[in-house]
Amino acid sequence: MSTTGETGQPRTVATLASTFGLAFRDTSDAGATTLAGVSLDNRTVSDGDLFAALPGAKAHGAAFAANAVEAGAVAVLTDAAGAELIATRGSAAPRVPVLVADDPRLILGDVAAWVHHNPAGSVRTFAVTGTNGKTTTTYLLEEILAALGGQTGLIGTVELKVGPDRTPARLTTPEAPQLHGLLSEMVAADVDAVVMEVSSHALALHRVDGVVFDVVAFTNLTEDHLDFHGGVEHYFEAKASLFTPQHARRGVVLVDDAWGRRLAEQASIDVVTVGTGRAGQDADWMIVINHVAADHTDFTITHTSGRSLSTSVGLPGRFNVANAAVALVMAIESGSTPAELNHALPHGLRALVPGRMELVANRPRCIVDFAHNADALHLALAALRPSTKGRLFVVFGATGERDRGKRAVMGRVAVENADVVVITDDDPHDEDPAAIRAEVMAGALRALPMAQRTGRGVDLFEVAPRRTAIHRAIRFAGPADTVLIAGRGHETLQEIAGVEFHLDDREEVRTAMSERSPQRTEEP
Ligand SMILES: CC(=O)N[C@H]1[C@@H](OP(=O)(O)OP(=O)(O)OC[C@H]2O[C@@H](n3ccc(=O)[nH]c3=O)[C@H](O)[C@@H]2O)O[C@H](CO)[C@@H](O)[C@@H]1O[C@H](C)C(=O)N[C@@H](C)C(=O)N[C@H](CCC(=O)O)C(=O)O
Ligand SMILES: Nc1ncnc2c1ncn2[C@@H]1O[C@H](COP(=O)(O)OP(=O)(O)OP(=O)(O)O)[C@@H](O)[C@H]1O
Repeated sequence: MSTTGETGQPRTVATLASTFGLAFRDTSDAGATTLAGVSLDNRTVSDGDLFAALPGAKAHGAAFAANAVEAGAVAVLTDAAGAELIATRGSAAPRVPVLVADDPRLILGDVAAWVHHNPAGSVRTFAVTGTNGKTTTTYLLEEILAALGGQTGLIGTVELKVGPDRTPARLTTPEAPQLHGLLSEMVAADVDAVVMEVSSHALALHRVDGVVFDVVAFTNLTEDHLDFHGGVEHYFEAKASLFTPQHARRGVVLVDDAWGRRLAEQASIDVVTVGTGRAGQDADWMIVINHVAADHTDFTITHTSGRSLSTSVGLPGRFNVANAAVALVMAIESGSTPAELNHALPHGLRALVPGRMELVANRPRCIVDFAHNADALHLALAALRPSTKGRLFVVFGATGERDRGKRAVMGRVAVENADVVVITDDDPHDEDPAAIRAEVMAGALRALPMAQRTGRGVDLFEVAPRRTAIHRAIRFAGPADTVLIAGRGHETLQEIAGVEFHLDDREEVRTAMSERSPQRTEEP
């Protein structure tokens, strides 16, 4: 059903019910009330909102309907079980209309878009999905769109940006009510183009329903979040659902992995492919790296038609050239020419992506990155090796209560790719931090003899807490060394035994650098 485009109708409770064919039990004669917005949680309800009371893993939203009405909700959208729950409250039941749908989540995106007068139709919309690279690619695309002129918006893991205003994000992709509310704010703030990250959770949970993106992109897929999706095929299908007319007009697919190639074949929208030619795979746009410098990489993308664009990216690593190429091709797919892009970006792409290969200090070069699994740790270290004149340090830990299998592998990868390995804590959550470190250390120790046999001396340390590990590594490093602090990126809260502590790796690097004596080096 496409109900989002009817902009002329009043957004009252009664028209909502008739537009979406919802059973409508009006207990208060309030059908004529105009809806101001939609909220999924009583704690975020504003005056005039529709409260969407959905069943959850822990509770049914209908249990909070009375609180939502107290906070200003003028109607409730729920399922049969929710309506039942509300009715059993008798005289304590909220006295507002209760609209009942078979599965409210399936219509929530369209409902939120309708209430907000379909804001996605008034801005250019771009979305990026993939296991890794979403945040980075969205920042690079935002930089491109801003350079081309106009106000931009950004929605993703790190923050929500409406023009110049920024707020920290809670989810990678907000729930549909918040998403359409944000898009509506963006339209009011004269934002021309919005770039967002779309997680596989969001696609499976219909969070981006009601938006048909102008251009969507896929970066890559590695095994992750399989607990939620119940298998890699389901995980892939969730991501692939973005490349259908329900969600997008045009797609850009990085075909460096087999999942990308499969997606390009099965997508039911127009798709252009981007690739480095790895494993002999052709793509519509081929990426060639021309030169790797200490602070940027020069590269060219060439289309099969002969059109090409030569530019550079300031983030280290081949994977960031791929992210930059995807962002550039997304801009081209939305109508810009390579010549316009070259003109708008005379110094290439220089976006700072918070906590993603973020250069925080020099001499020693200190980089904070979000790599929190073995693959990403390997890629990040490999990216830094060519531009490291001295030794390559890595400070990292493994997250508690998540995928224990990856801990020893991360330890091995660190020893195989770094010269000084400092194992510390990440977010232990409710697990014993020392036990997590021991599992990482076991993998590191197993890899040590092989590293030594190949003539590489690797120094291996266990230091906790994390703050101390960062400070010691920086004190021990020489001016020509690189220190990679991996795993937490932009995050500022560390959870230990159920208690959250403020910890920002970038702040610690700056403090450690300010306390560092240039001559002194000591062991971590
Ligand atoms: C697995 C999952 O996605 N869970 C989402 C789900 O939670 P739930 O089913 O447990 O909800 P619940 O606590 O049982 O509550 C039921 C309903 O009552 C409402 N409620 C609940 C309590 C209350 O006091 N008042 C109230 O109104 C809730 O808003 C909810 O609508 O519904 C909630 C409300 O919409 C979401 O906030 C919540 O996301 C949680 C916070 C979450 O962490 N999700 C993660 C896994 C996620 O979505 N991550 C992806 C990125 C993954 C990645 O790539 O790393 C993302 O896009 O962020
Ligand atoms: N194209 C890529 N391929 C592989 N790894 C990448 C790529 N881009 C970034 N990475 C690595 O993955 C980490 C996370 O990158 P980024 O935040 O951009 O991805 P994401 O998809 O948004 O991940 P998340 O949802 O966990 O934030 C980076 O810190 C980097 O180490």
